[in-house]
Amino acid sequence: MASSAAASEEAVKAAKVLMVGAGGIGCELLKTLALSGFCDIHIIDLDTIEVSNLNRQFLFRKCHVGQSKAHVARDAVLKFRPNINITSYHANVKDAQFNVEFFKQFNVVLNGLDNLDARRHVNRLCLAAEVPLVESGTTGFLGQVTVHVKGKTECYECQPKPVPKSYPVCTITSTPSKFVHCIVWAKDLLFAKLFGDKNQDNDLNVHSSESGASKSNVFERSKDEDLDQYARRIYDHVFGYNIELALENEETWKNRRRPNPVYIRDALPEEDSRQNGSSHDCSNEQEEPSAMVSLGFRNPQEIWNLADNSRVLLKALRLFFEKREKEIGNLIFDKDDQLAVEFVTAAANIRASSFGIPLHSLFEAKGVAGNIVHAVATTNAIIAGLIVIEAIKVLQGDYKKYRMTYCLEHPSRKMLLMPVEPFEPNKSCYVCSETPLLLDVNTKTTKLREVIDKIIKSKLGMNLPLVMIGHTLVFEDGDGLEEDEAANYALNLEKVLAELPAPVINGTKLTVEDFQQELSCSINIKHREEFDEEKEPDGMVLSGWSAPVEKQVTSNGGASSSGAPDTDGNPEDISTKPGMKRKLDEVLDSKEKFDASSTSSAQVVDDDDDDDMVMLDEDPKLAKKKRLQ
Ligand SMILES: Nc1ncnc2c1ncn2[C@@H]1O[C@H](COP(=O)(O)OP(=O)(O)OP(=O)(O)O)[C@@H](O)[C@H]1O
Ligand SMILES: [Zn+2]
Repeated sequence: MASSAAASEEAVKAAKVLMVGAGGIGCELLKTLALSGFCDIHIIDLDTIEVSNLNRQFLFRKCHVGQSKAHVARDAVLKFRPNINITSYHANVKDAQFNVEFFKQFNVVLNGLDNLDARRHVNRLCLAAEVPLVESGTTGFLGQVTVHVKGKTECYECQPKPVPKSYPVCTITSTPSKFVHCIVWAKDLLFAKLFGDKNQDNDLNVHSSESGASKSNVFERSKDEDLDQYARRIYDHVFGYNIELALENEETWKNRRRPNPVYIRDALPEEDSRQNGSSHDCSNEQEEPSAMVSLGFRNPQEIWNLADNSRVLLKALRLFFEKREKEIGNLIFDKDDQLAVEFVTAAANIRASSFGIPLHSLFEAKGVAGNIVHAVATTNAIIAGLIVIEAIKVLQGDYKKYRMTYCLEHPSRKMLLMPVEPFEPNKSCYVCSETPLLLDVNTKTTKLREVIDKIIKSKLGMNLPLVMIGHTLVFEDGDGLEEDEAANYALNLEKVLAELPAPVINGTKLTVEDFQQELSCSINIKHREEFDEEKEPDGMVLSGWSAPVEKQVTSNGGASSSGAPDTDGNPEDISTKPGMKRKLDEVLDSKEKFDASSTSSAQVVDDDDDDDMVMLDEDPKLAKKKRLQ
């Protein structure tokens, strides 16, 4: 034991580690690394500190708001460990400076990221640089730590990843039955229509109103219209008139509860809604405009009634035009934009009330709209501890003891932390094995640009792709291209596949590469003329890759294509992970295996007699820590 402890201490002291992300997990991790004896830590984070980070990212204080997370985290830890080396980079991990050579200098890379895109990028660089990766994520009480070592375990991309759930358009536009449907409508349709890009396609059920306004300009404010008139017209149009129209279609409501049209005169019968719009009370120009504050609503956890939601909606709309007019036309819903959250909460609640759906507080609505599962600081701390445990095993080359560990919300078989043996690499993973992909596409009508955007960048996650057909280079991205080369590639982008300098037809093999990620893969082309518009909206189908699995509540599909939910991480849902269920069941069902796997995991950190697994007793009064034997 003593020698193993010494060996682990040596490995820790000698290690050079890279941490990516200095947010919820990252702050905990940096502190735990420093306190565990790590002396050479590099840390990358692109972001600056926000007030909303302070409740759990404890290396940061109010005075740090606006400063670089990476630099402030470094300085905070150096205060209590002044003799170690911490190098901080306020930068995007996808920047060219963090190339394969950069990654090669580290013994292990530790991720504390919050998005799929960056995680995939780091996975690829770790594979190319042959550096082990310890990956992590948390969502509320759930969390996970996984280990990825080239050739020994699966890579981060061997298994499908969860992406936000999407909803059928008609549920959102016509027949909502849950609050989330109203939120999606308010955020992705109404908010986008009023304040976003006017040219975007938007399925908001827009019917011309009595005024005879044409379909496209119902939402435009006419020159002679004052703000109050405008706000009330929009209100009556979307919550009153459009619902009346929808009710005319008897078929829709045969087996459904009929919605009630809501007009402003009914929602606010007592007052003249014109006065309601006055915003003299929001006089402090320094402060972020807030409809809630202007109206004297203080508690975000309170559920407003229909009248109050109507007041908030009118006020928020007015404040956008009065205080933020320049942004109108370019706004995209952001969960950290207070006024946007107020508008969306109120609009969703008015719609919910019309459809007989229970109303929600701003706090709850913000959670649904931003796909937020509120972060739990202790989960981040547990996960950071587990990352360090796995990092130490990795440094000691102890790969038989590596564990994927899942932090559960409720103890399962008395266990809150569930260790699972890692999987072997997935032989058909296009990232870590050389398995070719297959693309069904109409080569006579599909342009190279579409294949690059929809498949190579969006699905395969390449940053700066290069496309070759046989030995002919047809496209390359990035700086440093000669002018004529760039012009040539730009021309190719607009050509259909069959008309490229090296024609792409049935049976052609494309080679696509990303030099920065050192990733290369082959795509075999299969020509197909017909595609199902509903099921195959891209007009092409890629097979041989792990398509993401829909998970969690959010937007109406296409809208948030970035991938993972925006939380401290995206723990995989272990119940939807093919193969994982089997492994977990094995762990759960076989006592021997259960004990063996836990014990082996315990040995590594057992040196100083600390418990490494927490078990809960059935009787909470007797709850105490127990070591697994
Ligand atoms: N491409 C990237 N390069 C570098 N750092 C990144 C990249 N993508 C995300 N990060 C960082 O990863 C961290 C993730 O932390 P966390 O999930 O706690 O998010 P947050 O932005 O701090 O909090 P929240 O999203 O809940 O407000 C963030 O600090 C973020 O800046
Ligand atoms: Zn893989």
